[in-house]
Amino acid sequence: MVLNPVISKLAGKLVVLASASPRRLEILRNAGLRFEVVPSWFKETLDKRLFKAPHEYAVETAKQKALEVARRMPLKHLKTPDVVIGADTIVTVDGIILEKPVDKHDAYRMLSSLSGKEHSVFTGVAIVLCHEKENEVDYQLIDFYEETKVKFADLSEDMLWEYINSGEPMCVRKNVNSETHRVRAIDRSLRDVFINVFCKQEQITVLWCISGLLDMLYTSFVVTRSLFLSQALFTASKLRVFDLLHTNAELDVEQVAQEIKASVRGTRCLLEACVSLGLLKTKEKSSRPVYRNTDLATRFLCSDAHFSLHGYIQYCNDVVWPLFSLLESAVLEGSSQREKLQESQSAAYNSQEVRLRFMSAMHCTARIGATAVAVAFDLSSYKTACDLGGCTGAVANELVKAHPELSVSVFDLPAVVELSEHFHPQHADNRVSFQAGDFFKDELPKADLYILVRVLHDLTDEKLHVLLSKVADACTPGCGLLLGEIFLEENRSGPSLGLLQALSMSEGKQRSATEYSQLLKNYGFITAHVKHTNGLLGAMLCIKGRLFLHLIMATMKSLHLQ
Ligand SMILES: C[S@@+](CC[C@H](N)C(=O)[O-])C[C@H]1O[C@@H](n2cnc3c(N)ncnc32)[C@H](O)[C@@H]1O
Repeated sequence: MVLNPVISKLAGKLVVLASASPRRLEILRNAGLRFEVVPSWFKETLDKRLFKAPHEYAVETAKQKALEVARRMPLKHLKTPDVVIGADTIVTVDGIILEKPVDKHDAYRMLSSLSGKEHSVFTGVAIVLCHEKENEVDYQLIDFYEETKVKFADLSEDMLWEYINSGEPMCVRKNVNSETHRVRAIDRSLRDVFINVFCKQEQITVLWCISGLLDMLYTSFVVTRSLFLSQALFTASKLRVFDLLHTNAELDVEQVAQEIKASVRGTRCLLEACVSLGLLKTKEKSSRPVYRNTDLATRFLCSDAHFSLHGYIQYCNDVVWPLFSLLESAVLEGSSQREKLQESQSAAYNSQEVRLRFMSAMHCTARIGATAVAVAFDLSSYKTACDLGGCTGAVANELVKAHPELSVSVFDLPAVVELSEHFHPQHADNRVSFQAGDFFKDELPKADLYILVRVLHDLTDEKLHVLLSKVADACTPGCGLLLGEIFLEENRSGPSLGLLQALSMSEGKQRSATEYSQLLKNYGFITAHVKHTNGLLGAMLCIKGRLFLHLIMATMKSLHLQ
């Protein structure tokens, strides 16, 4: 067996196959490998036109599938795999990738085009090695592909239709079923809905996988319940139920009610709802039920947990939820409702506590979304970077981890920098520093790479102009600009996270990658590379140039680096 020499090295390691394909499963089993199967949720939506050769598309899809599972498992399955294997197979004829047939006629058109001809079947394989240290996971990627040339005999009409009527060519149907099954599995475990709402962009995946009216009705039912779920979660989190049960495991209803200063009846309802959501566990003690946190609550809901979402949940409860309750007025008036809320709560809006809560929300979500931006491109030609509006330094921390030569200065308002030490990790080196200032008024720190993550979408056109003019002035030709934003699809049909977020935005607007590219071009930045990630944020690397020749050379150099 080819794998014999390495099988013993894999003993005790968690090897995961990111595919539900029975054939891949069989191949690995026959090779003597012990593994778990966790099918990837990555949607095969990469733009095929962006790949020079078809196998590059298959390899990239395999990579994204494996990475999606590697990133999801620590959050959802509460365990980090050692090795994740992803694969993707495509069929090409004359260099063109064949899509899955949409119906029988499409299947007939495709299969008859293969009749009597040679075509290629490419399988891209990606192996992700996960290394966990200090609660963070590093990913190392190995990939390759195989090409199999297949020559079809002349296929008779009867043979073609027999095959088509067997349903096998329409593997889309199989996918729909498995997706539907997944949506139902999500409902069975509302814990998963929690993960979907708060941990990643997978809420959108839930919406993506709607197929047909039945699933739509079903999903709206799940989504409606997730509204109730989020309110239960907000309340339990605000009343610090999870912190209380972290320090005092196994309290009964009366004890919890007394500690959180709430009614016994209301507390009982809340605790029982949390048990049903998989956030608390209960057991009988002296014939009374007592409560304790589940692993999920300990990991994500206690305020001092490394992956705590406490700050983000509080922010959603106190700021985002009230904004959404004014949504009807926002739509009727066409303006942000933020000012109205600020008027009624002006004291609270200016308090340090509120600022800290906002920073904590940014910090939690940056930890989830920033890695994809930090690792999107080779930045080895840059030595100094300035993260404009870098808040707690969460993005900067990810950048220095991914790029050992880079030092990052975080530039943010004085009130934010003052509070940033609440979030500083204990760094061995000092490659992340903080500088207070106003990016609309003050001189920007010198750097050869400027970073703008989740900043531009929230600015009016006038403010955008001021900020981008200043960045352009600070950049010498060859300087880079790294952008991290949700990129809308070109026809603005998604992702829904971006479009829903726009409903509560104060001044700016969400854009597609092309729109960002056009905008930055007006300030002398040429887009060198765009990465549509499967996480919260897309990434774009632009190069500043003045002379035409320099622009071309910088762009080519950067393209070559990818
Ligand atoms: C939405 S947050 C994004 C934070 C961070 N880039 C991230 O993605 O986690 C916007 C940041 O821009 C900062 N900011 C807003 N106006 C600013 C200004 N005039 N000068 C400097 N920073 C500013 C805010 O304080 C906040 O930290």
